[in-house]
Amino acid sequence: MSEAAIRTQGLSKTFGGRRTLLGRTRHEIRAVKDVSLELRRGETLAVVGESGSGKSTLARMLVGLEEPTSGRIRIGGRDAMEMRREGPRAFGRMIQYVFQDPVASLNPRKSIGQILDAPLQILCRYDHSGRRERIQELLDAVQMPGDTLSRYPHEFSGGQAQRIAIARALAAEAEIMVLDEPVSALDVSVQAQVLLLLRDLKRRFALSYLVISHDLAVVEAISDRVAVMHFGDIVEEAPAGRLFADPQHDYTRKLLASAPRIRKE
Ligand SMILES: Nc1ncnc2c1ncn2[C@@H]1O[C@H](COP(=O)(O)OP(=O)(O)OP(=O)(O)O)[C@@H](O)[C@H]1O
Repeated sequence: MSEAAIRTQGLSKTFGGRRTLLGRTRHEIRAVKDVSLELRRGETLAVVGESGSGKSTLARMLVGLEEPTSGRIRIGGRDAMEMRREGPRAFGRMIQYVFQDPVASLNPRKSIGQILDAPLQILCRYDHSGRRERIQELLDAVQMPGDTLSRYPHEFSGGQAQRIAIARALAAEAEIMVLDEPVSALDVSVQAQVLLLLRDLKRRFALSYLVISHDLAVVEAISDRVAVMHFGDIVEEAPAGRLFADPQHDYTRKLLASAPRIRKE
């Protein structure tokens, strides 16, 4: 398909600004302002910016967890709202979300086998034994041992839990993943392993990633292109190499000057 994986046009989100029941007007926050961006097929686009710049709100709108105030989202060439109206199955097969806090994103009362089985049941493609087999393949893909399926989320470290959350996202067979600070809750040594895994999975399954991060070292390690967000605006967008070597916007320069670096493989 030649269509972009994701394309937004004039996407905005404003919080507050309306009268409460007591007649007070809440302060208006324009979290995302008129953002038009494109995630190309097969690429990793990072959206980077400081805390409060609107990154998560943008990501949450892309995956349908937040309603845009205005603007449009197209996913794989189709209108996202329209797809969501068709139900979670069609939408979940196009785009998946990986949360920042891996342990909190997994239901503590369900075994890993049950957690991974849910998206497979939604797919309606496998019978019971087919799903068991697929769960083993998914665990294998994220380099987790087979006995993981009978265990519970609290039994795993943050890095292992994030691998399981990534396996759950893979289970839906979507080609697009939105990853919101996928390694920021992890130790630095574990961060590198999860980033390598994400890179490997992207190649193996021809995925497209939109990665939200405040961490430029992470962004430099995995992204093909970078969009810099500042107070809800995308102030600069460039291939990663160019952005790090020759930042154009004052805010980007400021961000780069304040960040430690790790090098791309
Ligand atoms: N549900 C909400 N209600 C009101 N304001 C919100 C809501 N969600 C986000 N905001 C505000 O929108 C702005 C952007 O927040 P957002 O979480 O998108 O930024 P961010 O760049 O992801 O920051 P962080 O990395 O700290 O999550 C902030 O001022 C935030 O307080």
